[in-house]
Amino acid sequence: MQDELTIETKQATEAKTDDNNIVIKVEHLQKSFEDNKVLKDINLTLCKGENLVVLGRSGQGKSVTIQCIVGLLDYDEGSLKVFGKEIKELLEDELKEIRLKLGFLFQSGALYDSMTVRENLSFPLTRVLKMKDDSKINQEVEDVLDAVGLKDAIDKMPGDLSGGMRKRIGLARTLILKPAIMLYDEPTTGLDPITSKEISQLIMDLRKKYQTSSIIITHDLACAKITGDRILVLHEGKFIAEGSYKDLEKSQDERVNSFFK
Ligand SMILES: Nc1ncnc2c1ncn2[C@@H]1O[C@H](COP(=O)(O)OP(=O)(O)OP(=O)(O)O)[C@@H](O)[C@H]1O
Repeated sequence: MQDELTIETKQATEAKTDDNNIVIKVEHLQKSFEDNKVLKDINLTLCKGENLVVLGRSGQGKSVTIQCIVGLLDYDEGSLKVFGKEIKELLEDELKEIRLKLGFLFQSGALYDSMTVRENLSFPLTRVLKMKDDSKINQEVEDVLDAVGLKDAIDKMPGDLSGGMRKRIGLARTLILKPAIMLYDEPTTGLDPITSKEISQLIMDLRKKYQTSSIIITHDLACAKITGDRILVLHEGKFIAEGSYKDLEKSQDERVNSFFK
C-alpha cells in the first residue's frame, strides 16, 4: 500500500505538469553582482496552494532569489514567470498589478515604530488600495489581527511587542492586502525555538484561511519540517536537492544531510 507521503509527492508531481496550476515558474535564472555570480542556475516551480521551502546556509542566494521574484532586483539571464507573465517584460503598471498579488514578509517585519498596530495595518489599505471608509478599514484590521491571534494588540505600539508578536503583526500587514502568493524571507529568524514553532504553525493556519501559495526561505530546519510540502536545497547559487523533509533527511549528499545533523 502507498503511504501518505508517496501519494502527496505523486500529487505534487502531477500538479506540476499542469500549467494552469503553476503560479511561479523560474528557469535557468542567473544573477551576478559584478564578478560575484550569486545565482548560477535557479529552476523552480510553485504550484497553487503549495508551500515550497528553500533551505540554504547564509550567503547562498536565497534573498536574491526572492528579490528577483518580486521585481526588486533585475536578473541577468533565464526566465521568471509569475502567473505566466515574464517579470522582465512587464511594463511598470503590469508589474504593480503582479506585485499586488505577491505578499513579501521581510525579515524585519517592516513595521513603522511611530505608528500603532492599527495604523500600521490600516496603512496598506489606505495607501495601496486607496480605501477611505473607516468602518471597512477597521473591520479588515480586526479580521486580520484575529487571524494572527493578536486582536488585543490593536492599540499597542510595535516597540511594546515581543519579537514573536512583531512577526505576527508583520504577517498581518502583508496579509491584509490578500496576496495570492506569500514570500517569506526567514520568518523565524531571531525567535526562540518555541516562538519559531508557533510562527511556523501560523504559516500553515494562514495558508488554509487565505488559500495562499508560498515560498518560505529559511535555514531553520524545524520551520522547514512544519511548513514545507516540498523542500529545495540551495547551495552556491543552484538547487542541489528537492524532496519532502522525509526524503531529504535520508539524503547521502553531505551538503544536504549536514542540515539534518
Ligand atoms: N544588492 C546586492 N549587491 C551586491 N551583492 C549582493 C546584493 N545582495 C546580495 N548580494 C550578495 O549575494 C550573495 C547572496 O546573498 P543573499 O542575501 O541572497 O544570501 P542568503 O542565502 O539569503 O543568506 P542569509 O541567510 O545570510 O540572508 C552574498 O554574497 C551577498 O553579498
